[in-house]
Amino acid sequence: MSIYDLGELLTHNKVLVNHLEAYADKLQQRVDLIDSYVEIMKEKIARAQRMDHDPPSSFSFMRHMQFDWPNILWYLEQQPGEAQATGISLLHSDLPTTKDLEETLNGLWRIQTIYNLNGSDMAKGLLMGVQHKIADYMMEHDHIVNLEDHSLNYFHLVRHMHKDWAHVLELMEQPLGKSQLLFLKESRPHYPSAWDLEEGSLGIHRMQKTYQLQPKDMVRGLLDGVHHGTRFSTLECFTVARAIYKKHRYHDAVTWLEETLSLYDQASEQTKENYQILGFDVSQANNLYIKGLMHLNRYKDALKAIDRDPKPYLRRLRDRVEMRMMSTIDLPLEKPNPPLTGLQLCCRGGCPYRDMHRLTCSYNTTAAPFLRLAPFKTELLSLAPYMVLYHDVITPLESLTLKNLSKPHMKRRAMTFNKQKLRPLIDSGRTSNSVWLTSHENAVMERLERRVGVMTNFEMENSEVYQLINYGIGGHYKPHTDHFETPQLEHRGGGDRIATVLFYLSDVPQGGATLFPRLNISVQPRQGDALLWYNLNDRGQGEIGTVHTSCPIIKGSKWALVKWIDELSQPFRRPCNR
Ligand SMILES: O=C(O)CCC(=O)C(=O)O
Ligand SMILES: [Fe+2]
Repeated sequence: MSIYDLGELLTHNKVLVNHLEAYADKLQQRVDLIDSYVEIMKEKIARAQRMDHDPPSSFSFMRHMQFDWPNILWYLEQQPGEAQATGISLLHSDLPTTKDLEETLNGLWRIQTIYNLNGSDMAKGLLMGVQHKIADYMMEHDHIVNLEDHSLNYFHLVRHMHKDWAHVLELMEQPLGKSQLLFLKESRPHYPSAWDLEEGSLGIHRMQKTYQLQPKDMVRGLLDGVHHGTRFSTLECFTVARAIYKKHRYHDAVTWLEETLSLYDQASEQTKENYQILGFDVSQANNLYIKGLMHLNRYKDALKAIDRDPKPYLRRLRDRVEMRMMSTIDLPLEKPNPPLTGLQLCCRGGCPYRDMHRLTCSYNTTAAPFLRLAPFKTELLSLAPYMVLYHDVITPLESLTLKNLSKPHMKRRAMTFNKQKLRPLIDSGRTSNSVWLTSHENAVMERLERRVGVMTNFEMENSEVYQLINYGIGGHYKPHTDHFETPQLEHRGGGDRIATVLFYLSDVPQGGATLFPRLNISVQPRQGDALLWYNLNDRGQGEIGTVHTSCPIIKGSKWALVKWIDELSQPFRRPCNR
């Protein structure tokens, strides 16, 4: 480029300014989007705080942190105006060089000496309009366009295009929000994982099946007759649908997909735009819906769904559907409608409870001297197997202390003993997270250990450690007994588990009962209560009547502390008749 041609410099400069304007526009768009996104988040947080652990909110957060954040992060990492910055740096090699600058400076110096001009007037002229801020620079542009063809103006432009543009470019190349991005990236590992999300989705499905709920009610926040006032969004519905589909439960997946598509249709344009940023394309839902319909032999419905979506890859599915239609009779598969299991009935509160469900209530004042001051409130639930419910045996503060101390150490998934592999393994039948605690862990545990000794009259010496458990969304524990079977016992020093004490560290407002289906006994967790039952009869044999389960949670988070008491330390406390 000729630095002696003012017109050429001006044209070049104009191109640069166009890039800068586009850059400023992109920044503004990004700011607007982030603003609207922050509003949505604030609303979500406020809603969740009002709702206190209702399942749609918990699930919504889990899904949001697992799925949306990577998209948001990706989006934030895209530097706005990256293309424009590249454009400027490409042009940059063509702009006036330091040598050009020196040359015009020498020219000016020659003019000054030849015409004997005043140095300070010239300096003023030279500095005119030299500003680094982008906004000022753009305002100045109009002025530059009208420059007259004289030496000061040549110099003005040469200096400006050589020096200032380099700074502007540097400014544009600075990664935006670097430290915030770093923070987001570092926090990622602590967000819910894909696995957590799948667990949550299947928990929602379990809740649906156990309590016989309809997705159309669930998405409105109506759960087993209780209105929770929160809703599922399109994205949340889709996440649940996809997890169910992966488990080949096509009937249920299709129902959730119908809800997904209907919610999407009702969403505003702004929401749909946000969904795009969050990586959701409604065709993904349509695609899965069509495939789900095909699994159910609902070919006509599949064709209708294909016709609604213009995406070419969905159109291509049409051939497959038509082929199948010709080779199979279009007889939609009926939804299998299995009768409710006893467990489903019981978890729903429809269990035919024994009339004498609560046998007696009493104050135990004698087991230890201090009980005269603070007797145990004891409710006898069953004589054989022996089972009692103690009320208010662990204080809210003790519960809170244990929960807070354990939270950082909770392991994903408590395990169960696998009979084939002969070792403890993760099991979809037990979805709680857990941590082992010893009685020496802290002052609360030491106190509890003494309390359990007094409550049960068992010897606590050498007895098993405690397990603190927490069930999440739809969390459950399948029916099981706590006593062991022979292969397990061979690995155990303390013998079988003679009794179990289950402390409830939190209330569970809906769902989550501990249920003994063979005894028709169901206990709703209430902070402060503890359930004690004997797993072995007085001949030391396992009592099959103690089969128990933890029903899926509907609302709340269930925290409990389990103590299994070993048999071999108890010969003087509970001699067995074997
Ligand atoms: O959480 C419950 O209600 C039961 C827990 C249980 O059965 C166990 O941990 O063995
Ligand atoms: Fe158990």
